[in-house]
Parts: sequence; structure tokens; C-alpha cells
Amino acid sequence: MPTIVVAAGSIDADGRVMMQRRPAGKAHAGLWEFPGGKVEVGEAPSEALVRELREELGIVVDVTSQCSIDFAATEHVILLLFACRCWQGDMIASAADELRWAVPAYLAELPMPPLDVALVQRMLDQRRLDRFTL
Ligand SMILES: Nc1nc2c([nH]c(=O)n2[C@@H]2O[C@H](COP(=O)(O)OP(=O)(O)OP(=O)(O)O)[C@@H](O)[C@H]2O)c(=O)[nH]1
Repeated sequence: MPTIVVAAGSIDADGRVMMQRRPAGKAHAGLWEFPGGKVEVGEAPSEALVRELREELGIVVDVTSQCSIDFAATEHVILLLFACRCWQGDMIASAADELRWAVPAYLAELPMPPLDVALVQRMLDQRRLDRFTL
């Protein structure tokens, strides 16, 4: 059964998206990803995202402030991407070695895991990345 992974495109007031760089020693080390992680047994995806954003960035997000926007999958992983525009607290990296606000149109220029490359490319092709700036 594939692992379900939830990830957040957190969007700031200027329409930029928060990306984090995976640290050495982890799968996909050095690549930029949307903050998030694996859904645990018994969790709803939105609850898992609230937990992951608290653990990884130290922010508090309400389940109702997230909106599921796309997904990408292999036989091993299903990656669910949410947009998130409201949170409490300042973002501090605890699972990443660097955080960066990225302009959506330039996301594809960051080295990313294969699933993210596919996801971002599809959103660019479908001109849906500007949703991030709505
Ligand atoms: N968070 C996140 N994970 C992603 C993305 N794209 C992608 O392929 N993944 C993969 O999904 C998996 C998520 O695992 P993770 O290590 O972040 O999960 P986790 O926070 O639950 O950590 P843990 O299993 O080390 O406790 C990794 O293999 C990661 O490389 C993405 O955009 N965000």
C-alpha cells in the first residue's frame, strides 16, 4: 500500500510559497520540498498536515484554513498538496536545513524530488500556479 504524504504550499501576503530543503541523511537530501510528512494511522490528511506544520515549522494551522489543490503519485507514495494561507506563529525550520519563500513561477527552477517536479510542472502547464497568488 502506498505511503500517503501531505504537504503544504504556505502562501504569504506577496503570493510567495514556503519551501524547505531536506537535510543530509534523509531521502531526497538537498532537494527543496513543500513542508509536510507522512499521514499516520488513524489521522485524516488535514489533521496530519496540522501536526506536521507544527512539528516542522512551529506554526499553528487550523484544519479549515487548508484547501487541497493537487496530488502526485507513484506506486509507493501519494503526495497530497494543500494550499495554506493562514497560520499563527513564525516559521522556524526544525526538519529542514533551510527555509525559503519562492515565487510560484520560479518554483520549477528549484531542485525538487521527482514527485514535486511532476506536480509543479503540471500546475505550470495548466496555468494553475497563479492560484497561489489569488
Ligand atoms: N514533506 C514532503 N515530502 C515529500 C515531498 N515530495 C516528496 O517526494 N516527498 C517524500 O515523501 C516522504 C515524506 O517523508 P518525510 O521524511 O518528510 O516524512 P515525516 O515528516 O513523516 O518524517 P519521518 O518519516 O522521517 O518521521 C519522503 O520520502 C519525501 O522525500 C514534499 O513536497 N514534501
